[in-house]
Amino acid sequence: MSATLPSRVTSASAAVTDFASTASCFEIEGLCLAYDGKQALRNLTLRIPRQRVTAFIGPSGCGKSTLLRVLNRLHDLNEDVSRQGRVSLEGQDIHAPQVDVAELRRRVGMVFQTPNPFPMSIYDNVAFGVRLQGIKRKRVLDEIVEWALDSAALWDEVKDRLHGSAWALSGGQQQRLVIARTLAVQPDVLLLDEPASALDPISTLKIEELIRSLKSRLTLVLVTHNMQQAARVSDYTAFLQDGELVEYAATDNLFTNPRLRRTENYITGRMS
Ligand SMILES: Nc1ncnc2c1ncn2[C@@H]1O[C@H](COP(=O)(O)OP(=O)(O)OP(=O)(O)O)[C@@H](O)[C@H]1O
Repeated sequence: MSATLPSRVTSASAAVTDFASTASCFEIEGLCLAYDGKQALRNLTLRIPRQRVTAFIGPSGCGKSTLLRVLNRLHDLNEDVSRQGRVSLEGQDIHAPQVDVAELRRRVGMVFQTPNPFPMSIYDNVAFGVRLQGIKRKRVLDEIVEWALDSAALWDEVKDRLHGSAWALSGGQQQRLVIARTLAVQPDVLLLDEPASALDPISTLKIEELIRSLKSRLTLVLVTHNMQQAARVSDYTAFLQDGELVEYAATDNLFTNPRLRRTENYITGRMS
């Protein structure tokens, strides 16, 4: 695997990137995916830079969530899905037979649109995955729980109610708890599928601040319908349409100087 992205990368679908020299986290080559024979992703080739925020934008049904789900093999259990092409994480093919899928999903955590805390205490939610890894000592768990809640900008709000129900938290707090639960098992990548779309504006801002703060230690990939959000938080943006990668560029460039008319039409609202 090359350690740096070339200054321009073209894909079969004419996508162009203008990355500076940046190490890759994921490399996706010739990725096609179909649900029951119906094509959802068409020959996608792109790299996702390490320790940056990459946003996927595009009209409803263009394949954003499908692409995100490929990255931690969430389609594995769907027998209707057929896939071709290669996806590598830090140079390793994630679909290779020797890959431990549970370990892949620890390394590549995922947060969904609707917060989904488990029906247990705040503490037990965050400790859940850590306990599954065999860590049982209370002192160690206490440290990890505090670290993860602090990393998710939630510690100060919950430190006096750690053993209260997670379901008693607000929607925005629940989403940050889910992020803390994901961070507790020390992932390398956080996949975020419209993480703020069910939240109020203040909770949304907190999630956006959190995304920006996490990129110093993680690679983040964000699916969003909200172009302002993509512009606020992401370093790179990929625009998809009908399962194709239309344009992929540094976010500032894509929004201020799109290369293609299709991209311009979408970001200026001439196409929904
Ligand atoms: N589990 C599934 N079974 C069959 N078809 C699916 C499934 N999930 C997605 N699709 C189809 O694949 C295409 C891409 O869907 P996907 O959810 O990835 O798009 P999206 O860009 O994330 O859309 P949205 O912005 O509305 O969430 C759509 O045509 C969708 O109907």
